[in-house]
Amino acid sequence: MAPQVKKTDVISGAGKITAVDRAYVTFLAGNGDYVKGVVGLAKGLRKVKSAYPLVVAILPDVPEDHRELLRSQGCIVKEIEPIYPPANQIQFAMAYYVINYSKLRIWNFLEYSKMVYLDADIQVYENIDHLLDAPDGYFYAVMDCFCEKTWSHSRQFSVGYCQQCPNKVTWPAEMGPPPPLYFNAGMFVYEPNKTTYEALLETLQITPPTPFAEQDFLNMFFEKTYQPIPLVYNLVLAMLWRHPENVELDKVKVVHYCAAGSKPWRYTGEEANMDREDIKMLVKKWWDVYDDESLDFKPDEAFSKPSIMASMPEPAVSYIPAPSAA
Ligand SMILES: O=c1ccn([C@@H]2O[C@H](COP(=O)(O)OP(=O)(O)O)[C@@H](O)[C@H]2O)c(=O)[nH]1
Ligand SMILES: OC[C@H]1O[C@H](O[C@@H]2[C@@H](O)[C@H](O)[C@@H](O)[C@H](O)[C@@H]2O)[C@H](O)[C@@H](O)[C@H]1O
Ligand SMILES: [Mn+2]
Repeated sequence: MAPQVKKTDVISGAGKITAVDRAYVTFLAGNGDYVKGVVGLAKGLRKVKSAYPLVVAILPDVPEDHRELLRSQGCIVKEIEPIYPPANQIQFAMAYYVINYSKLRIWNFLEYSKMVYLDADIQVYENIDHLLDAPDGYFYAVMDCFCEKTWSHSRQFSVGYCQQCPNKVTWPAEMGPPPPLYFNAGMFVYEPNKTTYEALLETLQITPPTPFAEQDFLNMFFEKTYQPIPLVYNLVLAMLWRHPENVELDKVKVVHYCAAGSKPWRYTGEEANMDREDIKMLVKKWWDVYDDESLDFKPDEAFSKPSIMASMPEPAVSYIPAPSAA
């Protein structure tokens, strides 16, 4: 019997042991144009020389040609089964949000110890691999903003309160304690785990759906372990006009094209705020990566050492000799 090979460890650029069981992960549903977002993300992560692969959790309705396109860009394509919330009459903030509950399947990617989830409408412009070195046991994500009309259903919106400027309109005492810190679920650092996965699915089935679908659900589920991380890791575009005082655009590492009309592959510039110079610059920045053929995946490079490994000693591979067949 061949000797069993232990999972190889690599020495990260920081000289630390970096398990290879880490990756970025995104989610793709349907046969529409979000696939362009995933291709852009794959190329963006290559441009910033990330040491980790991009896994794409796809629903069964993603067509084979899109799957092939993603494989040709070096993505690891994993089909997942949809997850539906309990029967409901809820009015989701966007009707299609109902498909986003399927994101929860990524907690069952047990071949990975730690992952960074990124929406397909996100682009990474600076290396964020260090987020995978964050201490285990927490859910890391960036705080959201409650000021867009997508929040018009909420108590926050009704009183003009936003966690991004808690002193501007203080939370009315008669409404009890202010809501707990709330994250945008377009980007987060998490640990796949069977027990957590099963608890998520069990809890979901007894939790009435709410307008922001899985984002609300994840905020409720991880309330006690949520650790806010700086906005540079997930610039929700509305922050540019809602809380410009909180944004230093030249320091932003990750841009989330979630504002209405800001998806680069659908951009017309006609929706509210879409004619802003900073929006036009960010949309062009996205297209510059997407159109850059030098960033296309080259299979022969797949077996060369990624940049941070090039200058490192051979990975320590220890063999566990199999018991003698004799
Ligand atoms: O038709 C769709 C809608 C959504 N998504 C995925 O679900 C994520 C969340 O949806 P979206 O980003 O549109 O929500 P937003 O952040 O804009 O509220 C997307 O980024 C995609 O990864 C998808 O693949 N196909
Ligand atoms: O299914 C619910 C979605 O809710 C979130 O999007 C919203 C939220 O951020 C609002 O605060 C904004 O006002 C809005 O523009 C934005 O689209 C996540 O980005 C997305 O991944 C997904 O979880
Ligand atoms: Mn998004």
